[in-house]
This record gives sequence, structure tokens and C-alpha cells, in this order.
Amino acid sequence: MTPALSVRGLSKSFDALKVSDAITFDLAEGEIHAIIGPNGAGKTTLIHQLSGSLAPDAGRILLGGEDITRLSMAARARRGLARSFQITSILPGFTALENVALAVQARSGSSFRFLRPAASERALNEAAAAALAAAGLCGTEGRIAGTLSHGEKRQLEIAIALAMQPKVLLLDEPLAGTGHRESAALLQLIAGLKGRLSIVLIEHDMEAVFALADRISVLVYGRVIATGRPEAIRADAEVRAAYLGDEEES
Ligand SMILES: Nc1ncnc2c1ncn2[C@@H]1O[C@H](COP(=O)(O)OP(=O)(O)OP(=O)(O)O)[C@@H](O)[C@H]1O
Repeated sequence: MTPALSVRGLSKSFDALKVSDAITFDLAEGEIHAIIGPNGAGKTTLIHQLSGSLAPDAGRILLGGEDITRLSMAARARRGLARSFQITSILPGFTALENVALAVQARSGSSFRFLRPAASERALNEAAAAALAAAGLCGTEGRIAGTLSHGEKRQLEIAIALAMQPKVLLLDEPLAGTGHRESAALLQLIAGLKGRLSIVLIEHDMEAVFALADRISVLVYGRVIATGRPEAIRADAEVRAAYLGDEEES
């Protein structure tokens, strides 16, 4: 079966610093593939290259078998690649529903254009409400986004990404800055997405990573030193020496 996303020999340097060093991995259909590694290993730079905000120096990115390496962010999004941005992409003065509706409109502008304005607005709001519900945010439709809790904003970010009906979702530290209860809600939300779409997950919370991931790739100094199922990664001597051993002791 063609992987949802294939990364082949992706390389990127900032001057003399090699931040992505021939990165190769596959994201299988329906799986959560976590990328872990120490600070500065190059995880965020990898996500930037996958989403299209940063051009690699070499290598290829295939979405469902199609080479998207040279495509813009918008063109990748239209093909079903969504990124859950950090909180900055939320419009704080708009309601939760409006935030998602804008994303739905961006994705499906042409299909809504054939409806009359009132029907079009209803369809748009229904689609946005469905995405909010899928992200566990029922009842927040009319709330001003800026007044949502930190955890709810993270959920809204995911709702906006889900509104694009992506095949592949890039999640960059979805639990960052959340408290215990908030992170439990987000964990449940991400676990509920498993199998419905394919997810590349970057997350520092190792408990969450090992609970969610079907497979894990370990990035150290821009290089994938191991890829495998969570239990194999946990037992891998090189991974423990380079990263996990230290994490679990701290
Ligand atoms: N635009 C840039 N110009 C120069 N160096 C950069 C740039 N972006 C990132 N770097 C460097 O590349 C390396 C990898 O950074 P990156 O943010 O991708 O790591 P990371 O694994 O996401 O780290 P963290 O876990 O701390 O978020 C770091 O040494 C960083 O300082």
C-alpha cells in the first residue's frame, strides 16, 4: 500500500549546520508516527519542510505517492496535507465557530459558491460546527477565541486543521504548555483521530508519545537514528544513550 506520506533523503543546512541529514521515513495510512529527539535535533525544521514553509536543499516528499517537494503550502493543503499551527494562527477577536468557518471556506470556497448566500452560510457553519465537535469543542461555537483556555485553544487549532479534511495532519507539540487535565483531553482527542487520518506527531511529552504512537522515529543532530514500534524504540540501546535514557532519569 502506498504510504500516506514518504520522506526520502530530506536534507537542509543553515550555513554549516546540517539540520536535516538525509531524513527518510514513511507515514503509513492511518498511523500516528511520532518524531522525537533532543532539543535542537531538527524536528520543527522537518515539519516546516513537510508543510512547505521551508524548502529542503535535497530530497523528496511524496503525498500519497505524488511528489509535493516543490509545491507551495496552499497547494499541499489542497491535496490534503494540514498542519496544526501554533496558537498564533487563531484570530482572537473572532468566535470559535468563525475561526473554523474561515478555514472551511478557504478549503471549499468553490463548492459553497454554487449555493445561495443564506444556504451557503448555513452549510459553512454546519461544517465548522462538525469540526469543532470532532475536536471536542461542542458548546464553544459562540465564544470569542481569545477567551478560550490554553487547552481549548490547542483544541481549536486541531479543529481548524480538521476542517480542511486532511489526509495527513502534522501536529507540532500539541500538548505544549497544557496542564494535566487539558493534556488528558487533548490526548483523548488525538487518540480518537487514530485510523481516520495519518498523523506526524512531534511532542516532548514522552508518556503521551508512547501512548499514542504506532511508530516512532528518533532524530538526533538531524539524522534518523532509529524507526520502529514504541516497545522497540524503548529498548534500543543507541536511542537510550542518545536521548531516552536521559529523559526518563530527569
Ligand atoms: N532559520 C534558522 N536559521 C539558522 N538556524 C536555525 C534556523 N532554524 C533552526 N535553526 C537551528 O537548527 C537546529 C534545529 O532546530 P529545530 O527548531 O528544528 O529543532 P527542534 O528539534 O525542533 O528543537 P526543539 O525540541 O527545541 O523545538 C537548531 O540548532 C536551531 O538553532
